[in-house]
Amino acid sequence: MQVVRAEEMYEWDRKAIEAYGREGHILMENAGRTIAEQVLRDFSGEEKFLVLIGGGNNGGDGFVLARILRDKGKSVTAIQVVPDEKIKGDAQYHKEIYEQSGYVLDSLSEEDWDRNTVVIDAMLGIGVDGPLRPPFDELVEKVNASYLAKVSVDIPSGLPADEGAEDFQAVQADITYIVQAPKQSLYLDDTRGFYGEWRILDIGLPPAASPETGCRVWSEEAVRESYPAIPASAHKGTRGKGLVIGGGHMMPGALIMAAKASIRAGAGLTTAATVPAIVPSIAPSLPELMFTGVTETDGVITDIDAGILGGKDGVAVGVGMGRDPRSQSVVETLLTGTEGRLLIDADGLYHLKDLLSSLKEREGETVLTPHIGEMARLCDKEIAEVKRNPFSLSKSFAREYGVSLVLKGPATIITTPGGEQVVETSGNEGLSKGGSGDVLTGILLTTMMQHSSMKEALSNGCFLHGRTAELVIERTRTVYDIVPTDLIDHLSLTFRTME
Ligand SMILES: NC(=O)C1=CN([C@@H]2O[C@H](COP(=O)(O)OP(=O)(O)OC[C@H]3O[C@@H](n4cnc5c(N)ncnc54)[C@H](O)[C@@H]3O)[C@@H](O)[C@H]2O)[C@@H](O)CC1
Ligand SMILES: [K+]
Repeated sequence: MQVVRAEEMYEWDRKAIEAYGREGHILMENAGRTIAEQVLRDFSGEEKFLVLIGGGNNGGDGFVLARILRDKGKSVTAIQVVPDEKIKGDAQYHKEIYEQSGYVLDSLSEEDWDRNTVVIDAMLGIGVDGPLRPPFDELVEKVNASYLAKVSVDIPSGLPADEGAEDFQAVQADITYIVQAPKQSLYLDDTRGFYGEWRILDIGLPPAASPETGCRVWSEEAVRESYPAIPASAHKGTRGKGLVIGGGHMMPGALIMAAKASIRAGAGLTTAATVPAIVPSIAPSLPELMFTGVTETDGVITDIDAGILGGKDGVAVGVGMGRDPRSQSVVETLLTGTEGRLLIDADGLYHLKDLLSSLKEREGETVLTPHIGEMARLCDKEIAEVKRNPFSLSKSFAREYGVSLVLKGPATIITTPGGEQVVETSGNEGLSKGGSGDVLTGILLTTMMQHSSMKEALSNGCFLHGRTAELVIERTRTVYDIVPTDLIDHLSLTFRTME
């Protein structure tokens, strides 16, 4: 499924009408009807609906919805919140059908907020532009202050569809019925909460008319289709020989988690390059792991011998490495001395900041896995700005430096060097703990060695991580007490669903 910006949604709509012979008022009928049917399924009791209808096509959906709810014998108070002259085109067409059906439009009174149980917000859709003008500013406030269940049509009124919005006032919906395709704002930290629960409803826009947005949502189905099966002829040498570099003497845990996750995710052979002092503490609990030395001073990794990189199918650097400036040379050696797939995470990203120009020259495929704070530092932006514009900032960064980027968060955005994007949304708030990123790094090290497409490797790896968190919480833990090592121990829960 594609993630769309408002402009792309309009293009889909326009093409459906102009090239595929779907009349606009038919699309509106389909949208209103599909949403009405879902409303009837979700609110099947004695609800009393207050429908607020705006002046654009979102309001047009509202006229259809109000008519269908009335046809079904529901109690409906329908309010057109703008003057008659604002209602035009397809919305006017459906307003006339509503009225010809013998249904009336009411005037909003204070009692409506007490008498009804559900408010349906069909005031503003993806056409919202700038700060809310009267009467919408006041109505949005009233909706939010009311005790009614709040249902938004397509998007909570006032909320922009696209990333980048700074100041907005919007309905805080309990449920949003999204028309046809998710909009970018569904995946941003500052806007996703306004949608409440949400459902994406197919209103029948022809798929062939859909715009190529270059951004899609990853799904379980995509995972099943693209996760490579293990051939019967497989042996340890064909399942990926990976190297994890990190774990200075103060942070061995990060290295342990990454290495263990890589092993459990199915790597053929995993080697850790770390300071020798921590090896005795790791080795007994991880017998599958091999070790190789590094150059160190006072427990800080100061360099690696490029010889250890030979024959490796993938290298991950940064977990628990520390930010001592003397470690920067490790990242430098990797950027210039390796040609294979290289993943840079955590403290590796910290050191990378001064080495970005060598990144441009690197010939092998490079993956960076920043969280939002690390991304802000990498691209010299404020955290708030990255949060507002994760899609465009990721795209320009990935293109400029020729890297694959995994911008981690509740909705992880994966961007290819060519600018193609995937949104991966599995997981839960239990993942917001130190160590989750290290586990992800280990999983991604394995998936990137086992998939030929880097995009699929990263999307599937993120899924494996997030879906396991969901399944662990269904079975044993809760979002409070789940810890990153639980994910490693339960990867089989997700692998089983893929069989
Ligand atoms: N494929 C599609 O694009 C489809 C879209 N449909 C619906 O149409 C909606 C988009 O319709 P429109 O383009 O008419 O846009 P809207 O319904 O969002 O309304 C735009 C109207 O709101 C007013 N407005 C914009 N910003 C405002 C502000 N800040 N303060 C006060 N008034 C403001 C404008 O004057 C304009 O009249 C979608 O959200 C969806 O609900 C469906 O009917 C069918 C298919
Ligand atoms: K709306």
